[in-house]
Amino acid sequence: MSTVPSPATPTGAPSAAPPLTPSGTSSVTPSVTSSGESDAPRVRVVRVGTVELGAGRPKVVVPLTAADTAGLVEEARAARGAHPDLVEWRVDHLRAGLAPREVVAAGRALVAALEGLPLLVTVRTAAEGGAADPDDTTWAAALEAAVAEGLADAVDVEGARGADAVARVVAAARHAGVPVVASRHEVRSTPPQDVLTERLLALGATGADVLKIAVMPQAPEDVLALLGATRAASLRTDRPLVTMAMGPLGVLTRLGGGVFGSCATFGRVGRASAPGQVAVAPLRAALAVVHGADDEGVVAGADHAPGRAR
Ligand SMILES: O=C1C[C@@](O)(C(=O)O)C[C@@H](O)[C@@H]1O
Repeated sequence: MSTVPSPATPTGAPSAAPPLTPSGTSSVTPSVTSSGESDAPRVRVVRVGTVELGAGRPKVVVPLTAADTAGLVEEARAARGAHPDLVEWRVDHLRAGLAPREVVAAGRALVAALEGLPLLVTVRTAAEGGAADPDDTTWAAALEAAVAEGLADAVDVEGARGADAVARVVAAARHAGVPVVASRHEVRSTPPQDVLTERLLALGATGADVLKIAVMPQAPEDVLALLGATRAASLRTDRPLVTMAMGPLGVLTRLGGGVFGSCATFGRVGRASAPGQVAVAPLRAALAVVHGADDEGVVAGADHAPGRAR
């Protein structure tokens, strides 16, 4: 792989990132002004399995929400057929519960069925829109088990969990060399842009490699706040960001969030894991319109679209 791309490097170009450091991160210049000058910190690219977050066009993540092992294996097969970049396992949907033994048993079968597709492991709690309501110890133990067992290529850590539980999972991930995605979900509303920007950046205090925030917009202005916060945060951190507004109003953030600095977008194969997720095929088509097709290396309007190169 080459070293730091020039500001003119198109978002759609594959393999635009420099070599990764042993910790799995590297830097690319994420953003250019219309005059061609960089105006943002260099993004620390994060490797999740074979995928680089923070380099090239936004990556497509397909969530799996089956309640048992057979269903997960079935969903994994369907997901593979849609060729996403990553798969997310929403462990909170597991009917057998979050005991490490159950998580590891289902996770092993899932990983085998994924045949190398990188896996983000998430236990989304009820307070953040998830299907389970574990205490912090149970939540952390489930994630620790998945990481220690080598099932996760990345792990989602909710920044709002207790500090001890968060630290436990982050330490386990560090020990295993697995990147951490710190997340926060505003499931009922959307805070003002400045508040959102600070909340997104505050997730960095967990030590996470990637910072993620989702909001529930009630008006078009909320969608603008989410996109504005994404851009503002991208100018202040070197961490790759993942942001989205949920529900019908937020769909355009899933299609065009990359322009503002979001490095991944969740698309569904079958069941959605959150409101507003678009099916993978039209999502890919939209990303190709916004960022250029994977193999084209062309970015529409690259010369007047700051943030496009993230
Ligand atoms: O954090 C997220 C984002 C998400 O909530 C969405 O809105 O697409 C979907 C969840 O599965 C994932 O964990």
